[in-house]
Amino acid sequence: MSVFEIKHPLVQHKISLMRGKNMSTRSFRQLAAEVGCLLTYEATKNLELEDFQMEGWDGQLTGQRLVGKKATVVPILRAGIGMLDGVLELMPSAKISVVGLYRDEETLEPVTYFEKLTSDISERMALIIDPMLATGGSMNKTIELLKEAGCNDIRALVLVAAPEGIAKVQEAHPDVDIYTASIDDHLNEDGYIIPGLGDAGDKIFGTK
Ligand SMILES: O=P(O)(O)OC[C@H]1O[C@H](OP(=O)(O)OP(=O)(O)O)[C@H](O)[C@@H]1O
Ligand SMILES: O=c1cc[nH]c(=O)[nH]1
Ligand SMILES: [Mg+2]
Repeated sequence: MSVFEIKHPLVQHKISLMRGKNMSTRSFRQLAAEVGCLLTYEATKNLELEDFQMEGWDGQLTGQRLVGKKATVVPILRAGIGMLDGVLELMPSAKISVVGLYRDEETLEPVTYFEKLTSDISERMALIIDPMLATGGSMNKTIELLKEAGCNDIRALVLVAAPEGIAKVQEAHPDVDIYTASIDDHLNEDGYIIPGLGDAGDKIFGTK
């Protein structure tokens, strides 16, 4: 498995803005979608293409089109919804498979409360989206649910990742690649990523 920390200047500029203390809900939400879009661009870089003959404005030409597996986007509720519009900008036809999880504030263990996956998920590449990879519990649980449903091409897109969470996913699921705008420093005693973004769900939904 590989971890890709996207160093593109636009990504670094936008993720730094998101770290600001006084971000409005509107700006945070917009940036989450924009960085989600840029991570999608990176995570789909190796999709397979085939040549095909087509009629152009000046006659026949050889075009290229995507072949192979189609995609399903998997937002982890709630915060993953904040990246969804940005991902769909690039993949407007993708099916959406929703996983609802929250992290128990005491134990930091994931609690599943919703799961609705596309029926043909075993034939699709899954792009899991969640702004935060902290302890890795929520991501690992989601990957388990997808694998149990037969999915075997899984990529994780997170705005910010903690080294602890990356290690946990790598250990349990070495086949899953992670794309992130930033590998941050560490987790604090409450399981928050430092420097991180704060509580991404609350910032996207304006609930705090
Ligand atoms: O790596 P972990 O330690 O599992 O933590 C990361 C999870 O925590 C946050 O969700 P949260 O539980 O706050 O729920 P929310 O999206 O509904 O706000 C975040 O969006 C991830 O899903
Ligand atoms: O730093 C963190 C960790 C978990 N969930 C968040 O929203 N932020
Ligand atoms: Mg969550």
